[in-house]
Amino acid sequence: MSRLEYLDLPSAKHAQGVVTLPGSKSISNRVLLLSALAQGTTRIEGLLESDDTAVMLAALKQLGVQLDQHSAHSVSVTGVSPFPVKHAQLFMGNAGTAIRPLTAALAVMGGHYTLSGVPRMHERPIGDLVEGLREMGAHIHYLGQSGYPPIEILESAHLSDRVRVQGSVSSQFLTAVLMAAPLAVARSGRALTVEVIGELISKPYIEITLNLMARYGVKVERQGWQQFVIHADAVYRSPGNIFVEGDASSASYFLALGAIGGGPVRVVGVGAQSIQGDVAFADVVQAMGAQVSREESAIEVSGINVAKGQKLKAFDTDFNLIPDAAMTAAALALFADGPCTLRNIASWRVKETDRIHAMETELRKLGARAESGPDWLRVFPVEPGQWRDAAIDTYDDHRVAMCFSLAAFGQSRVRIMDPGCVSKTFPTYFDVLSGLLK
Ligand SMILES: O=C(O)C1=C[C@@H](OP(=O)(O)O)[C@@H](O)[C@H](O)C1
Ligand SMILES: C=C(OP(=O)(O)O)C(=O)O
Repeated sequence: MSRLEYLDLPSAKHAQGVVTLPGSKSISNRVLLLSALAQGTTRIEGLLESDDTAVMLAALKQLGVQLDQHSAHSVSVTGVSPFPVKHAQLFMGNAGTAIRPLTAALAVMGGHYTLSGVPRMHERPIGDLVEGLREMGAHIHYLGQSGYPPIEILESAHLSDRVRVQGSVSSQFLTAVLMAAPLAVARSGRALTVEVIGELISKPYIEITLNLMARYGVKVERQGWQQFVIHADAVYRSPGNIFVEGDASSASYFLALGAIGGGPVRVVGVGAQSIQGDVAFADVVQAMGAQVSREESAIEVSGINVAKGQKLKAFDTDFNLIPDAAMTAAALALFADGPCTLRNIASWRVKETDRIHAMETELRKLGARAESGPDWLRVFPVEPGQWRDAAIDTYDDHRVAMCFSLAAFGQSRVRIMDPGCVSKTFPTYFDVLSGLLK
């Protein structure tokens, strides 16, 4: 199906309404894999329907896992471990949450598999994970460039009871090893100790992993962020039913719209009880001057109205804990009362695109000044009268497309190129957006 070439943003004066969020990508792909590995059948409700979950579902099906889809957002998964299909070529699109955990699970289970993705996936690092798994005894080869997919997994003989994982490039490598750990102990009969080397980034995603593993019966013993022990009797057991909460990263665009467009904007599906680190984006808009009210599973934001010449407070913030929602903060900087600095975001360079470069380039098109370094970005707000009409390139990055929708509140005409790239995590984003803007 061909994608829309571009979408012209309306000139917005007010943002108001209620949004029911799609399911969390991070939770959806984790519970799909955990359910596939667990004893028993799990009924998953609230599942995200998107490119990233589609590749995980397709891979599990190909691996012989029984999936009964009740609707787009509801599926029953009957676990089987090890997977019955021992040879497969798996296509992982550009989903980090699919390729990394599946690589670890398949390498530990044994079999002969290849995992590949879209061209950008072949530029996204996987070396630290492969290194750790090899040290553990897994056999993995690079089919292209060393350190990157595509990769080939071969049968392994013995697995060790210790593994070290580098945590400074992506937390998904540690997530992958932790999720595969019960399969390793099932094979070796011994507890597995996972040691983190380097400074672990994106820590809240590890909390999601540990929280969900516990829901499937595996409690991990930990020493801070340094060491994790998975006991010899660890086994995944289906929790029966599991509900996927709304996506907190997807919520960030609407919370931001409430902050610049008057509001109130209410997101339903995440709140004070969320297990996702990105709910902390509510604190970011609050610090910038918005009023935030938090309920168990809803957040409401009312703010200034930039269409009336009001401004948000500028920030200088370390965003290492919320790298995805941080992109929304970079877009909010357009409307601040001074330069805004985002620090400790080196991981942006190895995501869907080089996000530091992409944000800097595209924010400039609107009339903003921007500067960057290896792990930081500074954005100067656009002065009144300085807004420029622009066609925003989105680099096949859903978050670039979604966060530039905030420019509907600027003083120029804005075109979003390839808006369909939002299908990675939020296929209906622009329809939902249009329901909020007045
Ligand atoms: O584990 C996860 O679900 C994710 C971890 C983060 O990646 P990094 O750990 O690479 O920062 C995040 O950016 C990604 O969208 C989802
Ligand atoms: C970095 C992201 O995705 P992935 O899970 O592919 O790493 C993202 O969704 O912003």
